[in-house]
Amino acid sequence: MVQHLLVLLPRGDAQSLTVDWIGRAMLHNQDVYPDPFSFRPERFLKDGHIDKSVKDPAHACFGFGRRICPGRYMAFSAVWIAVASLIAVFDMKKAVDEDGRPIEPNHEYVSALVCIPKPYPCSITPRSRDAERLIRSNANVDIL
Ligand code: HEM
Repeated sequence: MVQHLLVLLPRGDAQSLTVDWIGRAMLHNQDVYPDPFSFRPERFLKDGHIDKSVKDPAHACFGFGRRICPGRYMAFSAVWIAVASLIAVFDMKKAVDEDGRPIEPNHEYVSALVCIPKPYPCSITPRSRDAERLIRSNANVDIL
């Protein structure tokens, strides 16, 4: 189906936009990813390991064929390094209300060129004094 659409389309921006749209539709196919609009990273896990029976989103998120994103390896590495660095030094938890009960994130998104979560309360603190020293030595930020 996708291949047939691509053959019919002229090359250029229109095709590139359509390819992005097809990729988005594929990544929200509820037969492949049930409840596709919910943030459920555990959908990719089974018994604590990657579940290989769940299709890897990389099959569609970078486009296809000769116009496939040439920055995909850099993108993967950059996201990996960013997430690993944050997890290494910060403890990230749900915020708590005045009674100490965890506040569930609302899982609402701003729909724009890139889909990002709407602001929600959370607790992000350095994991240790050493982690705090490392963070302060690398960034000019105030940690409350
Ligand atoms: C998570 C990050 C990224 C995503 C999801 C992404 C996704 C995409 C998609 C869907 C396309 C269209 C492919 C097509 O038309 O079939 C594309 C094209 C492109 N991307 Fe990325 N990309 C990302 C990061 C990057 C980075 C880091 C670079 C460069 C350092 C980059 C450079 C390009 C270029 C130059 C094209 C045009 C390729 C062409 O038309 O021949 N992208 N990207």
